[in-house]
Amino acid sequence: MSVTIGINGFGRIGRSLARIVAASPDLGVSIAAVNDLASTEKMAYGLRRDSIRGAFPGTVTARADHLVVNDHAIRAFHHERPERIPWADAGVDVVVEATGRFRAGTLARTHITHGGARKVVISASADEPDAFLMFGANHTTYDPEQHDVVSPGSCGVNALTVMAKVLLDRFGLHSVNTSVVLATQGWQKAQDSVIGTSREDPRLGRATGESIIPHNYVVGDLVRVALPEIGEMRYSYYCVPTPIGSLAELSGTTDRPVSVEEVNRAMAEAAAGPLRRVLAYDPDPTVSIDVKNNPASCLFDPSGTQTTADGGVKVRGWFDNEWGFSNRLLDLARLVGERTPAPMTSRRMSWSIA
Ligand SMILES: NC(=O)c1ccc[n+]([C@@H]2O[C@H](COP(=O)([O-])OP(=O)(O)OC[C@H]3O[C@@H](n4cnc5c(N)ncnc54)[C@H](O)[C@@H]3O)[C@@H](O)[C@H]2O)c1
Repeated sequence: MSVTIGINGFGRIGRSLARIVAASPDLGVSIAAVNDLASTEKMAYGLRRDSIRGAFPGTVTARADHLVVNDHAIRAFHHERPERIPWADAGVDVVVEATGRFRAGTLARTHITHGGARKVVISASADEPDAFLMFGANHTTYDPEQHDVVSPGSCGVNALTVMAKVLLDRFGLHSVNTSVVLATQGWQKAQDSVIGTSREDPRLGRATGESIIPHNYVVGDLVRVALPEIGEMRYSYYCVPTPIGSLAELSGTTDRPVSVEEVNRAMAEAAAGPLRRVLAYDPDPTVSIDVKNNPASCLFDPSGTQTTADGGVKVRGWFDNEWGFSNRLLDLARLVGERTPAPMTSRRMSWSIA
C-alpha cells in the first residue's frame, strides 16, 4: 500500500522529500500535492536546479496548477494559512509540515481539522505534538488512536538518539553530554541582521560565513523523550558555515568499562542489523561533506571513539541534515499513513463481512 502525502513548504526539506520519492518508486510513498508561497514555476525551478544536490535526475515542469515530476502530476497550492489548503481534494492522507512556520501542534493540526488530511508529520522539533517519534528508538510507541500530529524531533536529535540507543542497550548509559555542529540553515543570514532574524537570540542573526554561532537549542530534552532511561543530559549546539553535512558527538558513562573495539563492534552490528537504515558505519576517514546524500540518521565514525578505565565513553557520527532527516520524515509518514485506522464506514463493513 502506498501512502499519499502532501508537503507544506517546498524548501530544502520539501524538495529533498520530492527528490527521494522520485528516486525510490518502491518506497511506498507518493506525493499528491505541495503548497508553498512560491509560484509553481519557482517550485519547479527549485527542484530542477540545486546547488547542493546538483541537477534533478529527471524532468520537472510547471503545468497550470501542477508540478510535473517525471510524468507524475502533483497538485500545487499557494496558500499562506495551513487551514486553507484543500488536502483532501487532492487525495492527501498525510501532510508533512515543512514550512518551519507551523511547528506548534495546534497550528499543524489544522491540516486535519480544516484541510481534511488524516495525519501530520512536523519536520522539526515541534511545540506540543501528540508524540515525538525517533525512528530506531521509540517509533514503535506510535499509537494510531492517540497520535495525529507527530514530530521526529530534529536532524541532530536523530543522529544522537541512534548512537545513544546502541550504547544504552549494550552497555548502559548515563551522565550524557552531547554536541551538535550544524551546517548552514536557510533561515540564517549572509550578513549581520540581528533585527531581521526571527530568532530570539540575536547571535542567530549574525553573518553565517564569518562565525561559529552557538544556538541554545535544547537537543538533549528530545533525546531523553526517546530514551528516558539515560536521564538528565548536558548539550551544546553550534551553527557553522559548511553548506551541508553536520556532526554529532555524545559522551557519557557506561555501566562497566568498555573498550574502543567493543563500542565500535556494537555500532557496526547495530548498523548491519536492527538499526540498518537509520545507522550507517564507515571506517574510512570521514569529513562532513562525505555524508552528503547518506540516507541514515547517523553515519558512525569509529575513529572518533574514546573510552576511559572508569567507564567513560565518547562517540562521533556525521549526518546529512537534510537528506537523512527527510528519509526519517518519509519513514514516519509511511508509519502513520499505513497504520491509520480505516474510516468507520469501511471498518463496519469489514466487521460485517467477517
Ligand atoms: N534544512 C535542514 O537541514 C533541516 C533539518 C531538519 C529540520 N529542518 C526543519 O524543517 C523546516 C523547514 O526547513 P527548510 O530548511 O526546508 O527551510 P526552507 O526555508 O528552505 O523552506 C521553507 C519553505 O516554506 C515556505 N513557506 C514559508 N512560509 C510559508 C507559508 N506560510 N505557507 C507555505 N509555505 C511557506 C518557503 O517559501 C520555503 O520554500 C524548519 O522547521 C527546519 O528547522 C530543517
